[in-house]
Amino acid sequence: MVGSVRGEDWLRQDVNSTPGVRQPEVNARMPPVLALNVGSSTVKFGVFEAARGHLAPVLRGRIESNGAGRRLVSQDAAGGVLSETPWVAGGDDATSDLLRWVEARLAGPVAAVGHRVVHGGPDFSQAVAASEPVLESLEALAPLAPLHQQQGLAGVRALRKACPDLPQVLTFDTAFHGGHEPVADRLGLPRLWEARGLRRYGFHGLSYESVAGQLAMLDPSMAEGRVVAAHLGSGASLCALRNGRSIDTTMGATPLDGLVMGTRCGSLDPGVVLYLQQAGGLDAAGLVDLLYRRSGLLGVSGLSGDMRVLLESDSPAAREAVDLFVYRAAREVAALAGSLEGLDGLVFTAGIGENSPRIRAETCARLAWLGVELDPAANRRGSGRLSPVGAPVTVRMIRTDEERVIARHTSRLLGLDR
Ligand SMILES: Nc1ncnc2c1ncn2[C@@H]1O[C@H](COP(=O)(O)OP(=O)(O)O)[C@@H](O)[C@H]1O
Ligand SMILES: CC(=O)OP(=O)(O)O
Ligand SMILES: [Mg+2]
Repeated sequence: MVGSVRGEDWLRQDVNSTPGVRQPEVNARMPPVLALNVGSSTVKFGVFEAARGHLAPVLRGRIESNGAGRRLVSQDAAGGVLSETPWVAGGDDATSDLLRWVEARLAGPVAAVGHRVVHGGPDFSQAVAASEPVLESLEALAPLAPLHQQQGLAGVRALRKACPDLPQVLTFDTAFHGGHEPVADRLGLPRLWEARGLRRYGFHGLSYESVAGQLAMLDPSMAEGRVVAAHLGSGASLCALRNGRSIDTTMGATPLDGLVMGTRCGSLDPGVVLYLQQAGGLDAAGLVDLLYRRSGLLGVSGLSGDMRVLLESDSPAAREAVDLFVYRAAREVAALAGSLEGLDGLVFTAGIGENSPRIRAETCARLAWLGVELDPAANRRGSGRLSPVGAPVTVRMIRTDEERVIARHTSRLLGLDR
């Protein structure tokens, strides 16, 4: 389904499978599905058993970098930490190593692997089984997502080589935004470029699908209204939801657009790019490096792209980077309230949105004129409704679960959930 999610759909999965996709044999107790979420700063995974329309998590984890190198942290279904181990796998085989690690933990095989693919381009608006033509067409989109596309697809290729019989499904960050009116996605360029697929797509769609589904369960009347969801992580974006559907978003043709991010600049006057090229002497590779890897919080603070480090620092440049992040987030919430023609709700999610009461408070303070208000104690607790009863805009924090959405699309496409 493109662009919308309903509460009951979130808990119950359709048992319909897709014609033409190889259906693994369905046993009484099916081996679980592994969902892989390759992000710009972490690899997250979730293992889910699918049965009779429900998904039950059995294992979760993430590979992340800290000062001492990379480590794999695994968690049980309830979120309790099971293990923390140094992670030294690298290169193309990293995904095969992770699969072997997961299967050793489970003491058994997985039935299928579902992947997050950041860019689906004009051709992929729903989950699809991995195949050579599909991979080739997605690899051609790599210049539109240089921190993500190739990295995610390399894992699919590595597993196809190591385990040729393992079903693999690709799910797309762009798909949830596929129902926009054309005017929301059109760029002000000659139409030739639109015909070549250059338009706004939007990203973090698996996360917004998770948030919209959870919101429909938690607060159906809020979910039916005009809501801005703020995915504030290493990559950051906002999504305007009306009745659970995406109608606009801050990321565009690439995940460089919109908010200021960990290492990405966000929206930039295109004349600046021309200047960097003409007067700064930067070529395409230099621009990618500057705008995707050395800008944003890292570039402005000169210290780090990690919000936790900046919030703990007393450097004035760190404070200025945080101020810029908040200023731009609040400004863009107001812009999306314009797309929605009003604002009934605001939801914070992802690493910063879920864990930083200070960023939530500073962002909401700039939106008081729109009726956004926080209950300070509820904001500190970070659960349930964060706004006072009766406030014009309901504010919530919802933990995103992209891995569950990936597993849901994967098990549905393969008919594993019957
Ligand atoms: N307690 C916290 N306070 C502020 N920022 C936090 C906190 N915990 C995590 N973060 C930030 O969340 C970001 C990572 O978010 P995440 O959604 O996991 O990103 P990604 O999926 O892109 O790897 C980092 O910038 C990190 O500093
Ligand atoms: C699309 C995107 O920016 O993803 P992430 O936040 O995981 O880097
Ligand atoms: Mg992420």
